[in-house]
Formats: sequence, structure tokens, C-alpha cells
Amino acid sequence: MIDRFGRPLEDFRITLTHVCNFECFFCHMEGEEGDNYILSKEDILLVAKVAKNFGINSVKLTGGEPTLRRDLVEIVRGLKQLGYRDVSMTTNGFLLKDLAYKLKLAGLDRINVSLHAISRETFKKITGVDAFDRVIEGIKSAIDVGLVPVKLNFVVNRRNREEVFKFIELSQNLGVNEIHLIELHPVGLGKLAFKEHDDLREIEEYIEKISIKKQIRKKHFRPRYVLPSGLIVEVVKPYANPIFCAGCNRIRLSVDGKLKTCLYREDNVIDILDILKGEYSEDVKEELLGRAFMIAIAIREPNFKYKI
Ligand SMILES: Nc1nc2c(ncn2[C@@H]2O[C@H](COP(=O)(O)OP(=O)(O)OP(=O)(O)O)[C@@H](O)[C@H]2O)c(=O)[nH]1
Ligand code: SF4
Ligand code: SF4
Repeated sequence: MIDRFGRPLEDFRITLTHVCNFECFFCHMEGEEGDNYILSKEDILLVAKVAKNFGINSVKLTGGEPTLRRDLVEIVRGLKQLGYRDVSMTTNGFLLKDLAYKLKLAGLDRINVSLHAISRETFKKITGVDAFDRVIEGIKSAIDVGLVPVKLNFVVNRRNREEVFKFIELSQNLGVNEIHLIELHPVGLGKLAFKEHDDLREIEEYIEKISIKKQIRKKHFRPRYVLPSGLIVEVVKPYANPIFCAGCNRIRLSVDGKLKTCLYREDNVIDILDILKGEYSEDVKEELLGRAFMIAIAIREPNFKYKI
């Protein structure tokens, strides 16, 4: 399916919970507020089935912290059984050491782990938790069980900016495949933290110089740089970036049952909770959810656009 702005819908992003065991000062919580209702595994899989019927083949599980959901492994298994080609998850890594193998067996294809520091001290300054060593263990387990590519997320801000190049070194030593250097953006707690924003320009210029190849990814037209070690550095600049939005290929399911067409917007949202809670047969629910998807695709628009 293609929206009015010529953007194909290819990726489904599901928020599994708003709960998290960390307290990152810039947490955007996927732009969601309120969680009076938490979708069940069955609800999530039904909506994912409908998304799949629209040709979406890739799904990302997020939160909050998705590993805090007790039914996470079953949700992953269910998504794979629906036929999703690419099932991935973004996690803070705290519980990953014990979960990595179970997730791999259930069919998780790959994983992104947030690691916004290269030392215990900075890690605690950013997340509020003394868990650097534990997250490193989680990353190693993900690599060991083959949840590849293993990607690390690093949100650049004033507390860790000086650590970016050491972070690249650490990532190479750990043997991860890819890192995302992410711009802090003003969503959720990021609104308050935005004074620590860095536009990544200087960092990107330097990375371009030391890289051996530049690629442009289809998703958000994100630039990626291949370093001589083979590590891929992707620069993620979502804020006020019309090019990023022009390449946006995703739709979101919030934890309380809304199809959200954009991380930044509360107006382009279709509430599907009544359908999920309604006393309809599964066939009727699927039909109604299909219509909700059609409406979501019709109203979907880039948040940042060029003014003509
Ligand atoms: N504005 C905006 N930012 C996004 C979007 N998707 C991801 N981001 C930013 O990119 C960060 C990393 O996202 P991840 O969930 O780890 O990765 P991903 O975007 O799914 O990318 P891959 O796993 O590489 O396919 C997020 O925390 C956001 O800051 C989006 O659709 N819109
Ligand atoms: S950014 Fe991720 S790890 Fe940090 S508080 Fe938010 S959900 Fe938790
Ligand atoms: S339209 Fe832009 S801001 Fe909104 S979710 Fe897509 S990339 Fe993010």
C-alpha cells in the first residue's frame, strides 16, 4: 500500500508496554501517552495479521521495555507464525542475557540494543541505573545466539557526546554489526531534554571522512557509513528532517490500541480499541480492522514536509 505522499507501508512498529526498568532522561516512549488498557497477546497478533494482509512484512517490537512483558516470547513466536519475514526488537538489554536464546528459538531475527555510554558512570548518568556491565553481557549473548545483525543505539547528547568515537571502538571490539548514532528529539521526555540536543553534523562529517563507503538506506533515506573494520554506522536524524519523513515506511500500534501514523502526532490516530474489545466474531474484527488500516493509510502524512 502506498499513501498520498507516495510512501509505501512496509514496517509495523508495536509498543508492547510503557513500563521500563530504566529512566533515560530523553525517553520518547514512542510518542505515546496514557495506557489505561494494555493490549493482550491475542489483540496484538490479530492486528499484526491484518497488517500482514496489507503486505507489511517487517515488524519491530518496542516499549517502554519489551522484555518486561511476560508473554514476549509467545508474541515473537506468533508473529513468525503469521509469516513476518523480519521480526526485530529494540531493548535496553538489561534482561537480554537470559532471554536471547529463547527469543532466537521463538524466531526473533535480529535485535537493537540501546547503549548510550562507554562507561558505568555515563551509563548511570543517562539511564539512572548502574547496569552497564549487565547490558554488555546481554549484547554478547545476542551475538552468540545469532540475533544478527546486532545493532547498538546511541542517542547523542551533552552527557555522552565526547564518547562517540570511543563508542565506535567499543562496538568494533564487541563485534556488533551496526550502530545507530541517533539525534535526540523533542518527543516525550525529549521535550525537556532538548537543550542537550546535538545536530550530529560534525560527527557525521568526521565519520564520512574515515569511512570506506556511503550507502543510503530505503528506510527514512538514512545515511550509513561502512568503516574499514566492517562496522556500519547509521546516522539517524529524525528531527525537522523532511527527507527522513519522506522515507517513512511505518505504522505504529500503541499499547492502548491505537493505530498511530506518526511518532510525533496525536491527530493522525485511529482508535481500534472498540473493535478489539467488541463482541464480534474474529472474521468481523478482521474486516473492521482492515477498514481502520485503510483510513490510517489515507490520513497518513509526513510530519516534516518541504513547504512549496
Ligand atoms: N521520527 C522518527 N524517529 C524514528 C522512527 N523510527 C525510529 N526512529 C528513531 O530511531 C531510533 C532507533 O530506532 P530503532 O527502533 O532502534 O530502529 P529502527 O528505526 O526500527 O531501525 P532498524 O532496526 O535498523 O530497521 C528511535 O529511538 C527513534 O529515535 C520514526 O519512524 N520516526
Ligand atoms: S529510552 Fe528505552 S530504556 Fe530508556 S527509559 Fe525509555 S524505554 Fe526505557
Ligand atoms: S512521518 Fe516523520 S516524524 Fe512521523 S513517524 Fe514518520 S519519520 Fe517519524
